[in-house]
Amino acid sequence: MPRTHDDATRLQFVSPERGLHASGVMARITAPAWEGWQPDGDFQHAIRSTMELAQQAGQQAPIVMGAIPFDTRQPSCLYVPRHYEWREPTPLPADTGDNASASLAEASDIPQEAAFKQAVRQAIANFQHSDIRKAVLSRILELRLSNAVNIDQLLMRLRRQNPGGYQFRVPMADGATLVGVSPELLLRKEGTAIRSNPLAGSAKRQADDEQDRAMAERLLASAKDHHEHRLVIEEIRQVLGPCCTSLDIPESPSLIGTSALWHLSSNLEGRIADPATTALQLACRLHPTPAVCGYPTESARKLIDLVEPFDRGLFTGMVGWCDAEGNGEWAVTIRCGSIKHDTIRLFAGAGIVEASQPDAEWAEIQAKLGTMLNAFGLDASQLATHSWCDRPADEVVS
Ligand SMILES: C=C(O[C@H]1C=CC=C(C(=O)O)[C@@H]1O)C(=O)O
Repeated sequence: MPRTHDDATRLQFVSPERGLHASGVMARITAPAWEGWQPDGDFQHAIRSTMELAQQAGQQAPIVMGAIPFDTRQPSCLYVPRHYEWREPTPLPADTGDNASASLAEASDIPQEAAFKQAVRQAIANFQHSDIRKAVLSRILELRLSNAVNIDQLLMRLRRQNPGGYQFRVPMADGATLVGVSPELLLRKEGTAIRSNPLAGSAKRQADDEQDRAMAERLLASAKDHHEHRLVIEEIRQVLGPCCTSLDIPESPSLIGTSALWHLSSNLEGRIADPATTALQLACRLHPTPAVCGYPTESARKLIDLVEPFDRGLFTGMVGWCDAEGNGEWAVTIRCGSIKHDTIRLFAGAGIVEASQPDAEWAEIQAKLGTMLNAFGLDASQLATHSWCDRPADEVVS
């Protein structure tokens, strides 16, 4: 791949097995991924025709990579890059601590702590009057730094925090860059083999080894977290089951750890019945899973619209790549942020079920924000924030 210094057209998606590094834009695809699993729908038509154009222009094996928003009625942020290459994972260089500390000028929460907790209570109250069993509520932390961000260094520090995760970098339509390291695989397809690794149910890592082990054991024994996790798995079973000749789902979840959190994790593997179905079609069929939206999906989505005072945009959408053969890998767009000049928007959410405690859910999203904050050399407890906008959340969704 030719070297380029044009950060605005650099894309990256690095999984534990291999890294896809791209630069230059041959084509952009903004068609919304609404009903993106339909082979004859507008979205798949846009993907196919752009790939064909790239082939006619001389690319032998074009790929599509980028991000799709949480709300698939919004424009996609996908690219057919001009150049790309696959790289084997390289050992991480030692952390010299260079430029690890960002200098913070301003921080704002959307919503603030009290409003978030009120939204959690409101969601739980909604559960009594509706069919909703789970809703994922989230928060944006907006930071202004007094020094510029080096995205390459940031990505390196993110990888250090979760070498088993999916690291990504995608240029956004507004000139910002989406950067993060997701621990959650929505869907991978290679030939007819598929894999999905949904996560739901979380606990903060502890500095002390014994306390950390106790925390992990508590998570593995938590009925509330198992319920939260089961809602995700059952939905995925319903969606993928009919598309597969085989689908192996573990009877119970296991633990997966990042440097900031423990999660309940299920590794699903299967064989797809129709080999022509692409990774992107399957990912669109799954999205949004109850790990980022809720259960049932449509009612949870309405509740989120009501109580979340911001537009998620690309957060909790999907990020990854797909080739012309239909192979591909899509991660859930979490543990991430958007970076534009000195302004950074970080995102974190938590699954709310009837047994959720507002204080614990706030602590959980603080811990989730820790992944990005640590990469900037910032500490959540040091941030004095103020609210930009709070909206009352007192209606009932049915
Ligand atoms: C929505 C997020 O996490 C999801 C993924 C893993 C565990 C989750 C949880 O325990 O609530 C969330 O469903 C986030 O990190 O912003």
